[in-house]
This record gives sequence, structure tokens and C-alpha cells, in this order.
Amino acid sequence: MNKAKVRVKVPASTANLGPGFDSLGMALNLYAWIEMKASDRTEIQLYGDHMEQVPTDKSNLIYKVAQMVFAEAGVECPELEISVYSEIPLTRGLGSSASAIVGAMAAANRLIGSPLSDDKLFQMSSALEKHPDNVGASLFGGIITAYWDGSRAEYIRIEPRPNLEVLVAIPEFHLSTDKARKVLPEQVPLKDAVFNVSHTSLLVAALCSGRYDVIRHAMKDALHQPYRASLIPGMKTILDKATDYGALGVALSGAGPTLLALVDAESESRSELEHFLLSTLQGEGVPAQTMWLKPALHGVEELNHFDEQRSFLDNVRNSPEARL
Ligand SMILES: Nc1ncnc2c1ncn2[C@@H]1O[C@H](COP(=O)(O)OP(=O)(O)O)[C@@H](O)[C@H]1O
Ligand SMILES: N[C@@H](CCOP(=O)(O)O)C(=O)O
Repeated sequence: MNKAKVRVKVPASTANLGPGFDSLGMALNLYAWIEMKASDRTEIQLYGDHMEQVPTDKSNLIYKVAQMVFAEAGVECPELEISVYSEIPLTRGLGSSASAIVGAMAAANRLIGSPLSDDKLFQMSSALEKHPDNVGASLFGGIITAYWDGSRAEYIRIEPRPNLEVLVAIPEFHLSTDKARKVLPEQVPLKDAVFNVSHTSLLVAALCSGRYDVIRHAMKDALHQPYRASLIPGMKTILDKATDYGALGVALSGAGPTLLALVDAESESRSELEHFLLSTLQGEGVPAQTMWLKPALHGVEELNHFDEQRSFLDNVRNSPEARL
């Protein structure tokens, strides 16, 4: 067993991009950092503004996922020192659970000499999270088109074009993925299924080819957003009108409540769009914050340049290698 510390940096993700329900995702340059070390006693330290309700005992998701990796590899490592710093808001539709799963898998696998392949980690994380678009994006970076059929996941990674930016409006309230899935119907009309197949296909082609003019149409969805709109005041107005304020296209990020606009980096209406999103939510009594993000080109990666004299937190905050 490697007694050295392993550190990984893992990106957040946005799932669905509108119509690609459970199948189309993108990594975002918003990160969690995880440090893991075999130890005599389990100790979990959490840092960052979003971790209040995350457990620090062996029920912690990162601890549990690490144990799954050890079990799969046939290695015993019951006690771990884990430190986590996350800038990814939890239960807001920015893939925090997927990034925790992927980060834990990558760190635990590295700790025992990387016996599990990337594909194995993708299969395990897809089976656990059930959203291969979220976990695929956190594992491989970029834009991911994927499926998980209950036994196997497959994906293709698309390189995001350099001029693609992302504006997110993150409401202050939490909405768990579980709750946002419970409002979805068990069955949908064939016309809605056809709507989404055609829109997702067009969206993937638009993202690959740079045909940004069709994104406003291609990001429309009939499978989940219409049902989830009742959970997020202001969402319908934003989905209907954000393209009038300069968005290339707009969607609910994952299961919400975050709303996400794709924006051309050359756009001159950035501040109008930002103001529109914030004022629409605020007009509905929903305080929110906006962030300008970019697609993250790299998925989870090991960090080798930590300064051992500095604390984990200082390294994350101040080391350019950790932040790049
Ligand atoms: N860094 C983390 N460490 C441990 N658990 C985490 C971490 N990040 C997220 N989680 C778990 O994932 C849950 C959020 O998952 P979910 O409802 O799917 O929302 P999200 O859209 O943020 O993925 C949290 O309540 C917490 O249990
Ligand atoms: N496809 C899932 C995505 C959930 O993503 P999250 O970031 O909200 O956890 C869904 O739409 O339910």
C-alpha cells in the first residue's frame, strides 16, 4: 500500500444541455480537490463554502467510493485520511455528486497503483451515479455524449470549440437530483421522444461543427424541463427569452435549479444576458449568483506539484499548478 498522499483535481459538470437527458454533458472549470492517504484511523476534513451538510464519518460518499475501488481491486484499505476542498455548489445541478464519485475513484485507484483502467472507472461510476454524461465529463473533460444501459456505458468525447463560454445562474436554494427526478413522468408521448432525439442529434452536430446559429433551437427539450419548471420560479421565462439577450442557447443545468446559457466568447451582450438571468430570478423572489465559466478541457487529474511545506488548503488556493 502506498503510504504517500495522492491528490486529484476534478471538474464539475453540467448534464443534459437541454435535450440530451442522461446522455449529453460538459465538464466545467469549477473544481473539487481531493487528497487521500492510507492511515491507521479514518479522518475526513472538508473545506469550502458548500460542505456544511456533508458527513465526515465513514458514510461520506468519497470514503465509500474509495472502498468500492479497493474491493474491486481486491485490496484492503479500511482507514483513510481524506481532505476535500470544493468550489462546486452542492445540489444545484452542477454535478457535485459525480465529481465526488469520480475524484474518489481516481484518488483511490492511484493510491493502490492504478490497477483499474479508465474504462473500468467509467463503468463503475456510471453504474453508481446513473448519469454517464456527468461522470464521463468529470472523468474525461470536454463535452461527452454517452449512454448507460444498466450494464454497460459507452461514450465519445467532443473537444469544445475555443470560443464557447458558459454563464450559469445558481439559485440559492437546494434541489436534490432525486427530488427533481420524482416530478418526471414514467412514460412520454412518442412525439416528445422524437422531439428530443432530433434536437439532441442536431445539438451534437452543432457543437462538433461550430454551427452556433442552430443551438438556440437545438437546446430545446420536451422530456424533463417542462416538468421541472414548476420547481424553479423564473425558469420558463429564462428558457423562453435568454436567446433574445444574446445566449446561443439555454437550458436547465442537470436536474437544476441552476440555469445555464451557452455564450459565444465574442458576444457583446454578456452583461445584458447576466442581468436578464439575475433579474428574472430575483423578480420571482429567488436570490441567485451568476458565474462565467468555460468548458474544462481536462477531466480528473493527479496533481504532482504540491508544495509539501504548505497545507492542502494553501496549495489549492495559492499554487498555480493546482489551479490551472
Ligand atoms: N465533495 C463531496 N463529498 C462528499 N459528498 C458529496 C460531495 N459533493 C457532493 N456530495 C454528495 O452529493 C449530494 C448532491 O448530489 P445531487 O443531489 O445529485 O446534486 P448535484 O447536482 O450537486 O450532483 C450531496 O448532498 C452529497 O451527499
Ligand atoms: N441527467 C440527470 C442529471 C443530474 O445532474 P445533477 O448535476 O443535477 O446531479 C437529470 O437530469 O436528472
